[in-house]
Amino acid sequence: MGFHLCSQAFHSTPTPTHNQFLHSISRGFVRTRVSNLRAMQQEEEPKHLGKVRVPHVLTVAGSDSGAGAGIQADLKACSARGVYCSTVITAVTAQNTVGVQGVNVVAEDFVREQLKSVLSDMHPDVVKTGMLPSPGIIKVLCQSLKEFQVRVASVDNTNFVKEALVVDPVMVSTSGDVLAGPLILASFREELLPMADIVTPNLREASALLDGAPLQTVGDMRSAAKSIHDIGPRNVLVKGGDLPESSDAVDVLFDGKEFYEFRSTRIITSNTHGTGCTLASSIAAELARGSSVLSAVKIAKRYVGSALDYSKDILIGGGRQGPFDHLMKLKHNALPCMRRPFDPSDLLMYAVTDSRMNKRWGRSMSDAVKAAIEGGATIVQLREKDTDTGDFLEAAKTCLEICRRHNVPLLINDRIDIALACDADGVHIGQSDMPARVARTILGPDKIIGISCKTPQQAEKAWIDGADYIGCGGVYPTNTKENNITVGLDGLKTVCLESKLPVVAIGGIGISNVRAVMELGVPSLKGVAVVSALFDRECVLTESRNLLRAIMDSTKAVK
Ligand SMILES: Nc1ncnc2c1ncn2[C@@H]1O[C@H](COP(=O)(O)OP(=O)(O)O)[C@@H](O)[C@H]1O
Ligand SMILES: Cc1ncc(COP(=O)(O)O)c(N)n1
Repeated sequence: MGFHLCSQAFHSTPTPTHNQFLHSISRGFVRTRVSNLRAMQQEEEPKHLGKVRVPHVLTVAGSDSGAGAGIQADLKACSARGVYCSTVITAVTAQNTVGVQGVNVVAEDFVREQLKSVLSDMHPDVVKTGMLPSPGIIKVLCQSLKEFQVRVASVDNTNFVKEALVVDPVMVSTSGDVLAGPLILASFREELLPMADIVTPNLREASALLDGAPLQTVGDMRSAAKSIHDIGPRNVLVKGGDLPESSDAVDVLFDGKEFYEFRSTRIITSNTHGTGCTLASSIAAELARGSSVLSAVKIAKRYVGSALDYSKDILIGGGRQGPFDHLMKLKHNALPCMRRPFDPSDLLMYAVTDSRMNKRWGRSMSDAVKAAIEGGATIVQLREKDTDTGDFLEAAKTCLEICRRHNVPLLINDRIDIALACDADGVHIGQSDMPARVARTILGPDKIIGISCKTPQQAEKAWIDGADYIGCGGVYPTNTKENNITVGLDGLKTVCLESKLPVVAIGGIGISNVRAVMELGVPSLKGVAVVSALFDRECVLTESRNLLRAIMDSTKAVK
């Protein structure tokens, strides 16, 4: 109630100067003339000094309680694209992955009030519309856009790009439930579409706008785009997500002169609820960042395609249309809940590959890894110093499948690119490789990072930089690493006593000396890493079984 009373106190429509100023410092709108920019900087209000304006989309749409579509999809898509999103809610739907159970339309006056709150204060760069459930709400929207001069500035007379209006003419949900009935069609045609910079109907909506014309082919989509363009929007994007028998997901854009076909591989998934809302809001986000319509559509389509791809296997809800993951990052970061976290006891028997040794014994990297794991290796590191990148990646993918089957983490030595490309569990890096702090930034919070350390100082730094474990050595001399200074058992013990991170000992360790290492009995020492003792032998399986037994015996002896 208090909110209603306050609404009278809002300031009046902003002056063009204020609007222009805001646009001038918007990172998205770099098309401003430099001379204009300077003139306006002189008029700058002190409170805006040093502030960066964030590109901003206002979405006017319905709430989806299942959060796959509607306002929730718009918020997630804009956030994923780095754009601020304000929200005016036109309807509250009770909705899930099965369908729409109820729709509660927000009173027109309250839609007007929400619009006033946002438009009088926040000056969005782009307005995007979704579910507009009644002709009355469309009228309120069009009136508010005019009242707050959302579309008054023009490129020609001020050199500012005008605010864009993106209209997603939502009518029926993916589940087939009606969200806005045919009564709104006249308002769309007569009021909203003529104001739109781009309208994004799916096949059914395009057909409804054209009095039921059937749309079966890309050719039909082109004709529909042209006919809808005649209604008044500057650009029409007919979406072909539902095009029958098409192995590609094809969308057709018509800008009044040219047709553009956007094709992407159709992702086989049932998690497509909200694709239309997401496409429109990410087009809006790109426009707010300063893209042209053509590149906004291109980027938005790419974004929807990748998000669908990353989400094809997620399971949310029991219905036929699941939501997808807007905030998909890297595949592995998107699903951290699917991986068990790193456990220091994984370091117990740590197998490190060496391509030269495996070649010598005539076996592939993956065969060697499989045998090591079957014999008891608890973690694997691929250390391939002289393998071509393409071959390394392919071998790493195969090894990863084996490791996943056995629930054994797979790390890549040094090559963060390979670790990311194959979605390995992490990396092991040396003191002269990529700094651990940078590696952590690239790999995100969930990946395992191990660092080679010889001194307590290096161990301390590894801890500060965000590593998960350290590898300490060489404990004994070895020919797998040239010019490697050995630290001996004493050096190992010193580092272990100081290290805040779990330690794995490395360097010349095998069946003959593993007991001496493990019997140091320092709590942070969790295991031994072995190269030649496993891989420079005829039978990796036997060696790894024997070594595990020796490690277990020595840990028992320590207890
Ligand atoms: N299975 C899919 N694989 C890849 N892209 C898809 C898939 N389904 C839809 N799209 C794309 O998602 C966007 C939304 O299209 P569509 O699903 O037809 O909209 P709506 O959700 O409004 O029905 C379009 O760019 C379309 O090409
Ligand atoms: C509130 C709201 N707005 C839009 C859609 C359309 O999305 P979809 O076509 O993916 O069901 C929806 N289902 N709910």
